[in-house]
Amino acid sequence: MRILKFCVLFDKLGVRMKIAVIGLGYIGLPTAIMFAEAGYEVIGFDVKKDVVDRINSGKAHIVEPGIEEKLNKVVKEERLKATTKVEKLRGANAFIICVQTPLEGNKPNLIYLENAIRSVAEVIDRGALVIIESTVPPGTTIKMAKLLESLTGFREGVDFYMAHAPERVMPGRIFYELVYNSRVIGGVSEKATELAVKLYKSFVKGEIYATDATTAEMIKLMENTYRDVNIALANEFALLAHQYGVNIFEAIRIANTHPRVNIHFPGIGVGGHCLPKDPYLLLSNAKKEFGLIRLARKINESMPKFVATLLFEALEEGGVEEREAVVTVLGLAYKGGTDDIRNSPALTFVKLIRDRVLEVRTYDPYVGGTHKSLEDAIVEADAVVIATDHPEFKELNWEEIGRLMRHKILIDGRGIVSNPPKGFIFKGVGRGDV
Ligand SMILES: NC(=O)C1=CN([C@@H]2O[C@H](COP(=O)(O)OP(=O)(O)OC[C@H]3O[C@@H](n4cnc5c(N)ncnc54)[C@H](O)[C@@H]3O)[C@@H](O)[C@H]2O)C=CC1
Ligand SMILES: CC(=O)N[C@@H]1[C@@H](OP(=O)(O)OP(=O)(O)OC[C@H]2O[C@@H](n3ccc(=O)[nH]c3=O)[C@H](O)[C@@H]2O)O[C@H](C(=O)O)[C@@H](O)[C@@H]1O
Repeated sequence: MRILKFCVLFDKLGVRMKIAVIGLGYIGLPTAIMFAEAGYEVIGFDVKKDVVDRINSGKAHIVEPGIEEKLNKVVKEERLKATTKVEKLRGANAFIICVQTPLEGNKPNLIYLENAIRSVAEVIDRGALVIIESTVPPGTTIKMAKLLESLTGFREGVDFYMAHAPERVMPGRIFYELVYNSRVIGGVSEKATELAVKLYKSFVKGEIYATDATTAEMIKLMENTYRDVNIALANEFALLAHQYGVNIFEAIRIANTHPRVNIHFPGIGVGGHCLPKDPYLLLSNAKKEFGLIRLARKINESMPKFVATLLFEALEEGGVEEREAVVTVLGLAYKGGTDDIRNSPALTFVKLIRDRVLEVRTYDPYVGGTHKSLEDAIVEADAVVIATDHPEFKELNWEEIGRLMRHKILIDGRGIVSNPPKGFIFKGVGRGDV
């Protein structure tokens, strides 16, 4: 009878459980901190030396409220250490994999995940639990279990246990949601499910729903695909609002008072590491073409172009020659309150206009490499385009800003200017009423 080396916090010999977190990015680092705060000995592993060095000096390389002091504390108390050396993971009771799973074209690139599994294979002991938190196409966890079996000669459900525990956290609220979100957890074997549920129960206060690995993968992708399709519907409503002369934000606000209606909001596009990718992960092994999911992606991917059309219409109305226009883009991040620019529609928008105007300036208080101040980015500009709903852009004094500008054109790509400022040519996504 194998003694399961696995229980919560301490093993049978009363030795503190060791958790290895592989991939210390937006998900892995907060997850490593959470396990350390829950009392485990945590070793974080990343291939980027600069990331590891920063973490070991108690400095976070990502923007997330509360992360600095939390990280500093667990590093100082030696409950979390980061490394680039796989060997340091040896002896871990559980491996939590949080590496990126990007698309190449519209196909999943799982090389980072496969490399992570190969690292685990080098150091895994019998009885250990392997959790894939990364978002993956249905069937991937089973495939990774087979890969680990082939690399080690072990068998899943006997010598090691593998489960999928997808993340549902919202950047900006990660530490709260890691604890209070309900979660789905699915094992390749039933024993894996049981062990993974026990591990997460040591710090998750939300409901934990147990299922099998492939169902858990599907659930995660369905959640984000639902959101992407819903946003595409809102974007289509916005395009209709321009034809009917309606303020779509007012219309959606009131439509959502219906007890069973939850229309999302239109904008310059859908960015981030997940929504632009997850619908394609869901379809990646699909045998049949799925029209609705792909069409929703196309609608969302077309929104930066629509905002560019609004800009050029406004320049024409203002008598500004495109080639002489100075345009200031406010926001590069994919959404408000974060520094993450992955798949940001703001970047797509900048690419669409930069060869047609004289100069494109960018200002984003969260993202480096942009103008150092709002004023500096706006002085003598002809048009301002809001591309990210950062809280800092919600209370701007447009009268003052207008005084710095050469022409007063404002394009709202994120529906954050409810009353068009006096003296401006104003256009916004979904603002068919102006
Ligand atoms: N960022 C988010 O808010 C959420 C992300 N997810 C999913 O979580 C996964 C991770 O996403 P992020 O944390 O945003 O990615 P990220 O790119 O911020 O972090 C991934 C980290 O893994 C490291 N890495 C890559 N290959 C490695 C290897 N073989 N060994 C060790 N380290 C390796 C990279 O250097 C990087 O630091 C993705 O599958 C994503 O879809 C799910 C929910 C929320
Ligand atoms: C179902 C769901 O809410 N998934 C969340 C989502 O978070 P994510 O960081 O991608 O942010 P998001 O709020 O969905 O926004 C994605 C993009 O969509 C845009 N967006 C969002 C909501 C909306 O009504 N209209 C809109 O245009 C945002 O501006 C952004 O560019 O994806 C995360 C993920 O999987 O990474 C997931 O953990 C989060 O819970």
